[in-house]
Amino acid sequence: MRAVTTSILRLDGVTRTVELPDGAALDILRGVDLEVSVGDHVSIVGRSGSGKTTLLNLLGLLDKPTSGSIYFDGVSTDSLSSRSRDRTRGRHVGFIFQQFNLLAGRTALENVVTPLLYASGKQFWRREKLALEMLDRVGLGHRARSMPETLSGGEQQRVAIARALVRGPRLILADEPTGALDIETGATVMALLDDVAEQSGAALITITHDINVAALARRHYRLDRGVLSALAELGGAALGAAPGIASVVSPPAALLPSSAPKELAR
Ligand SMILES: Nc1ncnc2c1ncn2[C@@H]1O[C@H](COP(=O)(O)OP(=O)(O)OP(=O)(O)O)[C@@H](O)[C@H]1O
Repeated sequence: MRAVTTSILRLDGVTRTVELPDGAALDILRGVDLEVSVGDHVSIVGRSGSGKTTLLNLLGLLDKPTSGSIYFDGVSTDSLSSRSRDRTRGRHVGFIFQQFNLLAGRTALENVVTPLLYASGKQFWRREKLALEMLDRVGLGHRARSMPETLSGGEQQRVAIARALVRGPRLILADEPTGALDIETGATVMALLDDVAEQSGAALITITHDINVAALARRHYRLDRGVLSALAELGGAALGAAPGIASVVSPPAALLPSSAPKELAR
């Protein structure tokens, strides 16, 4: 029987090691511990090459750790078949990427419907209604019949958010979600994502090199050469003021989620 828990994802001592062509071992992730629960919003900041993509692939059950364990909804994924992992991912994990990855030549509505084509029962039969409701929630109900190429970058990312959330995932993984947007649009899109994820009771993990984006999360982590550590506060110094990581610039206070720590709004 499944344990009663609010924990959605837990990583215990996770490592990821690859063998290089010369036979040497490269430790990309080392002893990663992380737990995210219902309604959590966690940021992971790291410079280029720190292991962010490798970690994202593990969080999204796309890869398996070399050692350590990953629990999803309190259940170990270590011995799941690749089919079960695919099913868990398809049903419970939503992805949002920098480049939106919308299907060209399909309307916004058709894009949001796509994940529901793999659903069953009510979710499948009511797919168009559910997709329209989701587009409404991101403020784009009136653009349901629009093609992605006729939408602005911010609107395209809102369609991608609707698509990621339409099946009601337990976990949302956002990989540089504002990387292709200007600062103001990025902040608006992040605030929306945070809001919609929280209303859905999903956990949100935002992986980014941008402190402004990370500032919208409620808990913060830094990934440095494969080691993940919790940050007591978010700032350039805490991040080692790495190249490509801006020193602290807080997002506009109006865009912070109501539950964001006050000091981030300064
Ligand atoms: N299969 C692999 N074989 C060899 N080296 C690898 C492999 N996968 C990742 N690496 C190396 O591990 C390190 C971390 O890679 P990863 O792609 O996770 O970094 P990242 O933080 O996502 O970087 P970026 O922000 O530049 O995309 C890099 O130095 C990369 O070259």
